[in-house]
Amino acid sequence: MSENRPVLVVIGPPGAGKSVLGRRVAKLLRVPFVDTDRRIVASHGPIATIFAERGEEWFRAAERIEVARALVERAVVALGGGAVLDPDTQADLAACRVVLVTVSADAVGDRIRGSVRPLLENGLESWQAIVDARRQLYERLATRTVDSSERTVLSLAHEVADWIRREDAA
Ligand SMILES: Nc1ncnc2c1ncn2[C@@H]1O[C@H](COP(=O)(O)OP(=O)(O)O)[C@@H](O)[C@H]1O
Ligand SMILES: O=C(O)C1=C[C@@H](OP(=O)(O)O)[C@@H](O)[C@H](O)C1
Ligand SMILES: [Mg+2]
Repeated sequence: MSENRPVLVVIGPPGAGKSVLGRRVAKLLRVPFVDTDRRIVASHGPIATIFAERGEEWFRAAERIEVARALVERAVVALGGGAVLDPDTQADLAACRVVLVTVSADAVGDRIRGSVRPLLENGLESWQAIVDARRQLYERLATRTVDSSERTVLSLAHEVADWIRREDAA
């Protein structure tokens, strides 16, 4: 992996655990961590407000700008679940090491319940529809897949960090 590429990009459905896993892997590898959603919030305010006031299309355009910036940083980068819908992001990810985090509907229920998440207003039903629509895309872009349903963040993070260390030593 070249210097102007991420150490790792984390993709997957909302609530899979991309943000918490990415942060932990970055810590283990002692590299910076970037969460593109956090950068969008820092620049434009809460994501739910952006969706409500400017719409999804505006959000996706702002998201693409932050993703393009992040994908030339030597960091662990966690994307928002829908960032992979952008064709330019799909092309960029072809040159990156990408981990897909999956989660079962059973396990994600508790994680998304009560949180304000655009596109998930109908709870588990809308979550399942999003996952079904994106599954093939996620799988096509992933170098490796981990399932977070019955694993702690720490155990997943060690598995992913060990994989990266092994690859980079080879
Ligand atoms: N492996 C896991 N086990 C249990 N809870 C988890 C796990 N990974 C994430 N969570 C919880 O699920 C919620 C969503 O995690 P987050 O990292 O924000 O997901 P994403 O970025 O994929 O939407 C958080 O409350 C987080 O603490
Ligand atoms: O899947 C999606 O379309 C979205 C996922 C969210 O991020 P997380 O996947 O980190 O929850 C956030 O970017 C936005 O609410 C849209
Ligand atoms: Mg996230």
